[in-house]
Amino acid sequence: MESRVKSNSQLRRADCFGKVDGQLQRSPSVIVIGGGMAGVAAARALHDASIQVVLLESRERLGGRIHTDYSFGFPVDLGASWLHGVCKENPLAPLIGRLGLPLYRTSEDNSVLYDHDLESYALFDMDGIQVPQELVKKVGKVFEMILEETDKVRQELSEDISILQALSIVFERKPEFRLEGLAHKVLQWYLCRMEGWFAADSDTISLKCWDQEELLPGGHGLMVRGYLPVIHTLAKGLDIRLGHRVSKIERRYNGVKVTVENGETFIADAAVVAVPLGVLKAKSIKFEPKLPDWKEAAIADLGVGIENKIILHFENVFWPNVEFLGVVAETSYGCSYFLNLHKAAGHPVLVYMPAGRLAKDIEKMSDEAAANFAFMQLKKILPDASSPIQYLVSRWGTDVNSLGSYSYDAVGKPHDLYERLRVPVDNLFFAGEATSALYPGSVHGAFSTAMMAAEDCRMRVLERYGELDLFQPVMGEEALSIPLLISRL
Ligand SMILES: Cc1cc2nc3c(=O)[nH]c(=O)nc-3n(C[C@H](O)[C@H](O)[C@H](O)COP(=O)(O)OP(=O)(O)OC[C@H]3O[C@@H](n4cnc5c(N)ncnc54)[C@H](O)[C@@H]3O)c2cc1C
Repeated sequence: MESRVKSNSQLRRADCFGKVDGQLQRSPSVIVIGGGMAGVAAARALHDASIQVVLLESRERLGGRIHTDYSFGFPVDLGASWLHGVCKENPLAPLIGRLGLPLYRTSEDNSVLYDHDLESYALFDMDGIQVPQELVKKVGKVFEMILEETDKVRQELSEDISILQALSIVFERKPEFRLEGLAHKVLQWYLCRMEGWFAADSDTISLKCWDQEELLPGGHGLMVRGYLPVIHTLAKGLDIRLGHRVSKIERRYNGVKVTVENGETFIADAAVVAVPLGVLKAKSIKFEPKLPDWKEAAIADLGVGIENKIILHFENVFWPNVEFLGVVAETSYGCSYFLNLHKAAGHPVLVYMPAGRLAKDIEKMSDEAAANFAFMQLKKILPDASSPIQYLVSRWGTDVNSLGSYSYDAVGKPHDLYERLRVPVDNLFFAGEATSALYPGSVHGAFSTAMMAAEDCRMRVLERYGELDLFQPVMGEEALSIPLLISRL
């Protein structure tokens, strides 16, 4: 990475910029807090608009919930790995296109919940017998009809209820949708996939709001070479301070003062807060004066779920040549699925992806026990499976730098919480996946909020300097026509 990264030891206390102890310097300045997609993209945009920017990141690495690991000798993503919406409307498409990063499309449009491309996955019962594709297809259609019925329930009710409660109402009204035996288990697997999408269990997801996000067309493309190159490109040449955990943000009419855990302080005209919702919920950053009640309520009320990845690296490929291997069970908690990286990227790797309570429970285990748990799931469906030679385990729920995987609409809470999280407070601007009303829980959502925060912030600080006319808009248009590289159409 070529970004200008400084270590703690290179810095003096109060290595400030913008204004030091009330003394004005000439150029407008912004502190960006958090070095995930939102923070890095906001810092890039502000830097390109000739604003002095310093980015403070608590970890010793950039990327946040983008975490590409290279220890197997090839890239694997422990956090985000799909571009959701492989289309030119995706705000990340120009950058990914320009970098020539290949994508492998695992599924087509509208494939989040039920109509997966059946050619590309295989479901198995616990006894290792493959579920006939006809049955998977049939149950998929039933699941689709059930979801349509839950929509009717939603329209009848004034109060919000959970997806799980809505399902029980549908089953009472339409007993023909209650499935038995293997078909019931397949239905639970569809529910498990839905819960994975939200990183939460169906008894906590809002019936009113669950489908309010905008799904871009073009299906879902795996970043074959990992997501990190995108972060590194955006970070090039920025003033980034790794290992700088922010503990306090003070705002005054004429600027902000940000304090890092070791006592070091930074002062600027404004700040972009791009830390995860889980970190804001934990109140590990003190705001002075405190954030307004409406902002605190939004932080408290928006849901944050957990999804993890247990990445198993094998000597050889011994599994079927499909994109997903699924395990069906009596409950969605007991179901699971593996992404086959061999099909997408040519590596002998399976990625186990637990979500919700299951992910939380697995986080209580050691890495070894978690990897073993995932392998045991695999053994149930492929009894001759050989042991992995290496593994990686993510812990997004308990990692103090994330405290959750991504946001979702919790029961009884309005969808406008994302927007309330985004709205600036004086000279504090907010960015990150949880501030995206359109694309919550996604990398492109985090990126698009960064563009908004950077532009709002730029306007604000330049207003103070009376220099608005001198600067160009933050976003350039020229790269928009570059096509995405897709290896499976
Ligand atoms: C397992 C998993 C799978 C996912 N899969 C996909 C996918 O396939 N496609 C997709 O689009 N999205 C996916 N997501 C969601 C996506 O990763 C996130 O929405 C996105 O990366 C969030 O970016 P962000 O900048 O908002 O937050 P983050 O990436 O979390 O960045 C916030 C940064 O703030 C830093 N920070 C925290 N506290 C402090 C502090 N006190 N001081 C300074 N810095 C601090 C953190 O270290 C972090 O670097 C997935 C997420 C997970 C966990």
